[in-house]
Amino acid sequence: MGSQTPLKLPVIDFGKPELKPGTNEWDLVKGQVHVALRDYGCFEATFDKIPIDLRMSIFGSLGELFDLPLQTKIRNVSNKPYHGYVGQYPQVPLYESMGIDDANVSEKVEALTSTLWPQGNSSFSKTIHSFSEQLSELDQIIRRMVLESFGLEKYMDEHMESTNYLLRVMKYKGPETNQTKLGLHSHTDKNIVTILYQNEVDGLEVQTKEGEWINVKPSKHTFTVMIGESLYAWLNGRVYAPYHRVTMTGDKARYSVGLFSVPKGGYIIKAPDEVVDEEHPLLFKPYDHVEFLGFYYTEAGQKAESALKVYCGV
Ligand SMILES: O=C(O)CCC(=O)C(=O)O
Ligand SMILES: [Fe+2]
Repeated sequence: MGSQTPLKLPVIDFGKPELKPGTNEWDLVKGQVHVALRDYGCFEATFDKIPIDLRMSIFGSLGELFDLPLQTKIRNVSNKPYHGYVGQYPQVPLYESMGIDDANVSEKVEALTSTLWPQGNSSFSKTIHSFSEQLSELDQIIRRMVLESFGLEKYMDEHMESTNYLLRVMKYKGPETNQTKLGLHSHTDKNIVTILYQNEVDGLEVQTKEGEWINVKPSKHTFTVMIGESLYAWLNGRVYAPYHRVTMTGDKARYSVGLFSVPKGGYIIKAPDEVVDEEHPLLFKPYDHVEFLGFYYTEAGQKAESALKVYCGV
């Protein structure tokens, strides 16, 4: 007791130069992704396609954004819950976030930028857009590997085209105490795949199937990849969507960015026949993600242990 090595997430290297479908490298990494997502629903990824100066300038952009007056930040409204400005919640007083829908599309980022800075801020929009666009490549590599590893190649185009990208940027104020304070309550993500990147202040914790919490300690070279419930449902439970939370101590602010691949409204999530059999009976009836989110943010949805089970569980 006490001498146990702390739990760690698997680390997978996506930086190999020849990481192309059909190569040995690809198949090797694909196998690692499959095991990590089945066992943890989460892993750390090294992906150096995004230049280090772009990765570092993202935090400058986040600082500028969250330093804007509150009246300016709340101009970013969205008709989808959690897609606009979120903050000033008494339950999570350290937390603020801003959603940028279709962050890989430059016109969308520019439109949001001019809402926040009517005089313009091209370094902000360029940084956010290039970061999102380049990181979406990692999302696509991972999803391609996941589909291949379950023998679902014939659904590839449909699957890839069924999502869009939300970039959510986050700031957690330092609580200015040595006690641990909640930054973000424990939850599972509801989307397909989440890719997180953070500054040097740790705080993310991911729960294992056995109920233990792993302290995630990424470096500036690694991204944290996590499965959301949409992929869990589509693959009929063959991958794990882990609970995770953020805790904070000390006085330094934590900045993080999440790129979320999200099923588009109108697309029906239905587990393919290939992943349903006697051993794996169907878990969820076919459903529309955006309609499900409507339920998730009601009182009943928030109270449920698994809102998705209540909404469309078989
Ligand atoms: O800030 C983080 O690292 C995690 C944020 C998160 O879990 C979320 O936005 O869903
Ligand atoms: Fe999350």
